[in-house]
Amino acid sequence: MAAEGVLSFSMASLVEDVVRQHGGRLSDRDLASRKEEQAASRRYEVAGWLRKAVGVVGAKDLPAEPTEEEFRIGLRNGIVLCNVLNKVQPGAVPKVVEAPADAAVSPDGAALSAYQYFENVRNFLVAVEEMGLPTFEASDLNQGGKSARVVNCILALKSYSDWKQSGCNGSWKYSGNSKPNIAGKCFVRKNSEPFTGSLSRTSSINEKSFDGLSVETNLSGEVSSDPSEMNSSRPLNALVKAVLTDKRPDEVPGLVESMLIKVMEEFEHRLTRQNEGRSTVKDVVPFEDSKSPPKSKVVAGKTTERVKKDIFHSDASNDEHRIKYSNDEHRILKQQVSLDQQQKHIQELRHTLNATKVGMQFFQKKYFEEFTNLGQQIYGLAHAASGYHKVLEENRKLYNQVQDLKGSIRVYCRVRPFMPGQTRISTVDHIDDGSITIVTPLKYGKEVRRAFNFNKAFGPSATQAEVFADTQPLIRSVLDGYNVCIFAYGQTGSGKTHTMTGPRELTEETRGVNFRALSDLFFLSEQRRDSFSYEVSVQMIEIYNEQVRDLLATDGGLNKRYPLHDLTAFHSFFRLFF
Ligand SMILES: Nc1ncnc2c1ncn2[C@@H]1O[C@H](COP(=O)(O)OP(=O)(O)OP(=O)(O)O)[C@@H](O)[C@H]1O
Repeated sequence: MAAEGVLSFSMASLVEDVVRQHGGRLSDRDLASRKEEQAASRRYEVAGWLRKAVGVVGAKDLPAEPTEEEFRIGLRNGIVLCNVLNKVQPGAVPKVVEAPADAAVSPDGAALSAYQYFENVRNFLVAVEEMGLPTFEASDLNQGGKSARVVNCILALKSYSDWKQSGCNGSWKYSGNSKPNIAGKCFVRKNSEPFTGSLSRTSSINEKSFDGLSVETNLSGEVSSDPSEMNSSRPLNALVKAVLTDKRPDEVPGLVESMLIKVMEEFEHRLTRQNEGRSTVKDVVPFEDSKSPPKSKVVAGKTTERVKKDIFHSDASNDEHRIKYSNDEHRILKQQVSLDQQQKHIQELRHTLNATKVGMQFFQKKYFEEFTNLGQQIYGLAHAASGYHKVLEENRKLYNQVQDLKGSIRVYCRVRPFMPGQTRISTVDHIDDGSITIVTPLKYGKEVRRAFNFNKAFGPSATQAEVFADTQPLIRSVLDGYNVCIFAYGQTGSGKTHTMTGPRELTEETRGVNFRALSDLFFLSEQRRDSFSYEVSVQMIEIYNEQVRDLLATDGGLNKRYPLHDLTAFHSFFRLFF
């Protein structure tokens, strides 16, 4: 859009107008041919010197007597110029861009070559300017450019070289037909300058150096030197006319092309600056809009490519400019990569967080359900436990009622076997389950049989376990809170001790009632330990010949005697256990 505004005037009509105005001057052809001869002579001198300086191979594209076109083509890549300058002033151009094989013969015009080799030419011109030599415009090496200024510059360089080779005698002063040097003018264009300013300054250089193209000079009153007027298309129009006013028709196309090249250069320059501004804004956007990193990346990528392209092609760029953009680009890419990684990590963390939340909700729900179930089960268990205690109590009552029904006092009879050496004459006639029949000795020649009933009668072959089986239910009654007394009664040697305790050599099978009863007592109390707590104590005494002795006394009171009136309930041959 900017280009359309700047180039809104009709270049064709302008050229025609200028040609028409200056038609009258075309008659002075002799003067023109003389000028051309002089220019050719100077050009040949320059070509010869350059060929000698860089060698025939180095200057292969520069004939010894070149035409103006050949001269321009031979030098437009700046390689010969830089190499010659480096020979005269070593290190003046640190880096010379070498030409690709096909670049020097590019047939499509100078504009493309100017871009390709602009760096060489620019560096050459900067160095020459720093040396105080007359310079020329880069566009002078393009088609339609002013080769005369190039010739002038190189002749000045030649003069300088000669002065150095002569040992630097005296102060060097170039006295060719050059115009005064443009000292004080900085060739490198400042990027901040507006287009019209740039064009104005360029014209000023032309005016002071060569052909009077200045807009600062009052040319027939059509061109204003007022900078403010240069901003409109009308003064621009006038400027173009002024530039072309005193030019020969055959020079006009070249000049117009040269001007167009400048316009294009400025246009490129402005585009570069605009893109630079855009890239700065777009590069900032991704950091602010964290929700759309992929889109920002593409935008940044495009911008980067464009900046690259602009930097490469911009005629106003220099090394500093390029390094700055390169660094910026590198920094932006690094930040973009870092941002992408952070975005990715944030997405992963969000995903993990959501998954964890869902998991937590699931576990909370599960926990609540299980907690409710557990509560219900505990309630059921508590209810069952309460029922169990009721049932247990009921069972206890029923159990002991059964024991009562069996008889609160039970009497058992046990007949011991014969001892070794005893006469085997028994008075026991018959033993039934609950009775025993005794045959008394003959009295008056007549046998007497008498039967006795018991809860149970045990014969000589009855084992200890069989005898204890009928007593065992009473042990449980003890733990249910009932008082129980088991004792053995009989004459000496009838087997009381054997029944209640067991023989001298005790085994599992021969243990008597009291061992078995105590064993059951501890077993049942252990079974009920969760519901009841029991205390068990044992006392063992002997009553013999009206004497009561504590059989478990350990303090020497083995023969401790108890008052007899406390033991009236016991007979001397009873063994008391509970
Ligand atoms: N059922 C039995 N089987 C085998 N041997 C027995 C049996 N009963 C008793 N005896 C034996 O008979 C003997 C006398 O028994 P025991 O000492 O138990 O009688 P006791 O009634 O305790 O006598 P005391 O009143 O004099 O103490 C012992 O040698 C004992 O081993």
